[in-house]
Amino acid sequence: MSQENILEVKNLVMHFGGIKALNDVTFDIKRGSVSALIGPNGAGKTTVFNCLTGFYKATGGSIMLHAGGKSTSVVKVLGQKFSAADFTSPVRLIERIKYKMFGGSHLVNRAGLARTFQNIRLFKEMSVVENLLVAQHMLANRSMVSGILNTASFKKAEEEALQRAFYWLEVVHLTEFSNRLAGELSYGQQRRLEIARAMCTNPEIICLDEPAAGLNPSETEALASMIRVLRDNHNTTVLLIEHDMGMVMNISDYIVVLDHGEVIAKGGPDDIKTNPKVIAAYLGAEEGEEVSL
Ligand SMILES: Nc1ncnc2c1ncn2[C@@H]1O[C@H](COP(=O)(O)OP(=O)(O)OP(=O)(O)O)[C@@H](O)[C@H]1O
Repeated sequence: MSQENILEVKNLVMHFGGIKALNDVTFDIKRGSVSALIGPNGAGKTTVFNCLTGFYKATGGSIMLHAGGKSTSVVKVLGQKFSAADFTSPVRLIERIKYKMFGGSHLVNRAGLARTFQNIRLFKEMSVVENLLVAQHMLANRSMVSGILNTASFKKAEEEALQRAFYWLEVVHLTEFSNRLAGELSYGQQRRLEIARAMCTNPEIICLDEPAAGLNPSETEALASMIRVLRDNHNTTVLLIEHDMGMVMNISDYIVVLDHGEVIAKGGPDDIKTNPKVIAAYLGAEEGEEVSL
């Protein structure tokens, strides 16, 4: 797809009762970039991620994902409320009912966007490779009937899922741990497994929520290299939330800064580092804390 932006977020608003978590958030993410969403604690970063990935239905605004050769409205596939205009067009009404009944974050994933979470969410009692196979159940042909009959297409889908799992295990350097329980891996290895699991769903963009949290400096450096590999060798756009400013400035092509639910700056690392609004937001966030951008 030739469209320059893989993601276009316009006037995004998210309210939780009286809390205005996001107010008029607008930004674009370029295809093939590593981009970061930063800001002090409570700025609204995870809320943006939850809206992008379909875990929250935004209160207002639009999110367009241009992947897999088509454009997907994330807000629409989650199932919007009915409006008067729906009843003027049968096609529109049927589509609205379809998304109301069968819509959800799985459709955002199918449209080409995958994510990891701030708190690791692996199946810790399952093996490493099983975690990757479970992630692919939406892609593979695994209907009950084809499974019982063990059809050729079912076997082929199983084989492909296994090949894909081992392919990504190699990329994240976990092949030798494939039969270990996920819960037995070190924290850094579990974070890498989460990335492999997300990549097994063949996304064009992956959203990483604080991937370096809890990692030591050498693990953080290895993670940064892996993120570059995703961008450079696998044509994957990466959008991350990260508090490790060294890593953010080191790997990002583009940075969006949020504060109190609003975008206060956008640009390359050099612009962001010296932006007075950004420095003030970080200094104001933790009084007395040293800030180095
Ligand atoms: N499910 C929710 N219900 C109510 N309020 C919420 C919910 N999720 C987020 N908020 C509020 O929205 C605001 C933004 O929170 P969010 O977690 O998005 O910030 P953040 O930038 O990701 O913070 P951190 O860096 O600490 O993870 C906060 O005031 C938070 O309390």
